[in-house]
Amino acid sequence: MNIPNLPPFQSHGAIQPITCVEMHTAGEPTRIIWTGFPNLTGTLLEQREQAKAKHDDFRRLLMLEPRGHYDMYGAILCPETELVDAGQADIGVLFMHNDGFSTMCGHATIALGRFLVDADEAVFPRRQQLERDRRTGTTSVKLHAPCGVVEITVPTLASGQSDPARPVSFVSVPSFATALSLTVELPETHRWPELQGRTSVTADFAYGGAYYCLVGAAELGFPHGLAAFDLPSMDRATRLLKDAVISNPDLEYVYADVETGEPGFLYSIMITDKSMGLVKAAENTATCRAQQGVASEETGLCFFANQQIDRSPTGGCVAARVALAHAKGDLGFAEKRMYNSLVTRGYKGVPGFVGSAVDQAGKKQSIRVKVEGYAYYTGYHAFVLEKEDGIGLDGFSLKDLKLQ
Ligand SMILES: O=C(O)[C@H]1NCC[C@@H]1O
Repeated sequence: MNIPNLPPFQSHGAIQPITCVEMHTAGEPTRIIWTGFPNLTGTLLEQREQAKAKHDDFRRLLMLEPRGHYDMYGAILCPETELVDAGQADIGVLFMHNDGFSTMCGHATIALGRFLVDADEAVFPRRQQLERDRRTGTTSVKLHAPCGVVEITVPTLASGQSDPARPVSFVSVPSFATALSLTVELPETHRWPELQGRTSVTADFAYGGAYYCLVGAAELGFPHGLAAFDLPSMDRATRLLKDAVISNPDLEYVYADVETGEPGFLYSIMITDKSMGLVKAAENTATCRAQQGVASEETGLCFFANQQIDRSPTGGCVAARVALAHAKGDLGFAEKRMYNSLVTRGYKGVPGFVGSAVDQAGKKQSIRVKVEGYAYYTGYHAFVLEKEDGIGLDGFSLKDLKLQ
């Protein structure tokens, strides 16, 4: 892929132009940093620590306003990591959002699959070594994410470029449920009006590269489900529920760090709704074509990081939801389920993600999950910072501004 000539302006301030390729996956943006992010060194997790400790201003500049927005998402390429050196991965990546750096991101993985197949060696040094299967017309990319290696399969044209007409798929890191139908007690300070006096909710917890709490819309107090979504009220309910979970030491086990067993990080609350059903085949939309071979459907609304809303069906959470359904005996191996977001239900030309259990993954009754979805390019950016700009090397969220 050739990035077009940069526009004729210069960065007179603290940064060189930062060039980015912009994509969306089911409506969720991925801002892929092409050049201009400070150099990171060491293992992938060391690079993530450096990014957090020394360059968080770059994350804020690229994710928040005025160059981004509250719900922006980004990916930083890390060409050298310990697993790339060991031949176990082709390239590394760090994911970033409105609140920091995450461990896994399915929608960005789908976008990166296409981007990495299309990129040149200057940005992806091992690009020429990717394995191409001429029979299936696909190219494989092993992506080293903070949660582990994710195997991506990218449909490829005879020219070698990615094929936007067929879905990208990835196989998750081992995914598993940590609690089924758990009663979460809500202290008085953590209740919301739609509960109508209830003092607890029942939720499931599962891991798909990051930890998710899964709770039905009706269980949260929204009996008409996601068809009647109410973002401010659902934001309040999920914020309070997340806080009730993470402030209860008895619940630390449901999101314990996968490596150390120490208290980990609960990334998101996913509101689920199983009542909406598949799109009718007679519509012949992209969504119903993607549904072929799919037996069931769920819709979800994901609040993650600092109450950021995912426009996509949340690929990492699809892995967690398939592992959960498998643990409940509700989804067998190779059975396909369609996972929709509000956007994929709203735009029937934008299919949801299809999830299926691939095989057993060893420890903790975990399984590997295949997630399929479509991503598209939306454009390029070259960001600059003028030295006169009072916001400087930073970014802001209007709703988090504090006035003195
Ligand atoms: O698809 C995913 O897994 C991601 N989308 C935004 C939040 C999650 O990281």
